[in-house]
Amino acid sequence: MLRMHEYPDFATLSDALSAQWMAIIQAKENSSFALAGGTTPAPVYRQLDSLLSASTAGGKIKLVATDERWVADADPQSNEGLFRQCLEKSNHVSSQEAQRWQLVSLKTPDAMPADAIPAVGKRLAEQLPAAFDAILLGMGADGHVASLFPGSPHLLVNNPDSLCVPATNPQSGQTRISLSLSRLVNTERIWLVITGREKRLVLDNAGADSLPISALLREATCPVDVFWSP
Ligand SMILES: O=C(O)[C@H](O)[C@@H](O)[C@H](O)[C@H](O)COP(=O)(O)O
Repeated sequence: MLRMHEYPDFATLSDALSAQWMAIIQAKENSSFALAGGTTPAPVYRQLDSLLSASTAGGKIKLVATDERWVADADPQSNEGLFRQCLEKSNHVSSQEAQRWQLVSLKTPDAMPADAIPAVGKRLAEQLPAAFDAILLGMGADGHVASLFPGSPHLLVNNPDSLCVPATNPQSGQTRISLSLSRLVNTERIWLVITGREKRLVLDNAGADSLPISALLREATCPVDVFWSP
């Protein structure tokens, strides 16, 4: 079930989504989320950081990237580096055990993500609950979600045994690791955060297409809430 939520601007979108997100965190002892990287969602992460910093409610939060570029943590391209930066205030406590959230990393020292799949798969299975409370996804104008890009149909098969997959950005050749389609749809909620008319058109046509976003909408068994602003 796809529910469209339209906002006049991104600030209003971020207000609505971060409030929904905070309510889930406050209502649960433990919660878990998968977060997209890219340029769109950062203001939502910063707004959640402010809300978390001003509240003691809610227990431990587990976070994982929906996908990660295979770069050093300090690289500006790193999604995990983006999360640490955006969510810094709310996790800035004196002792490790008191930290509000734990980032389950998709990275390893391996030279290539393909070599990391067994270890990261084991880590995801051991450190995350079977289903997320929510995943926050962006979408490329080519219809990719996470690092499931068009042109890789093998990644659009719902294989429950696969938790993470190696991927390559076809435009840049950048190597990546991504949660698999089956891991992404194992969630209570899907929040798709997109802006602009071009991406809206891609989404509106997704049902008749065979894009990664089409596969996600096909395989989703939970509500898909689209947060859109011009
Ligand atoms: O690592 C990433 O880049 C994201 O996980 C990716 O899937 C992103 O959500 C889309 O590419 C949209 O990116 P923008 O929000 O920058 O348009």
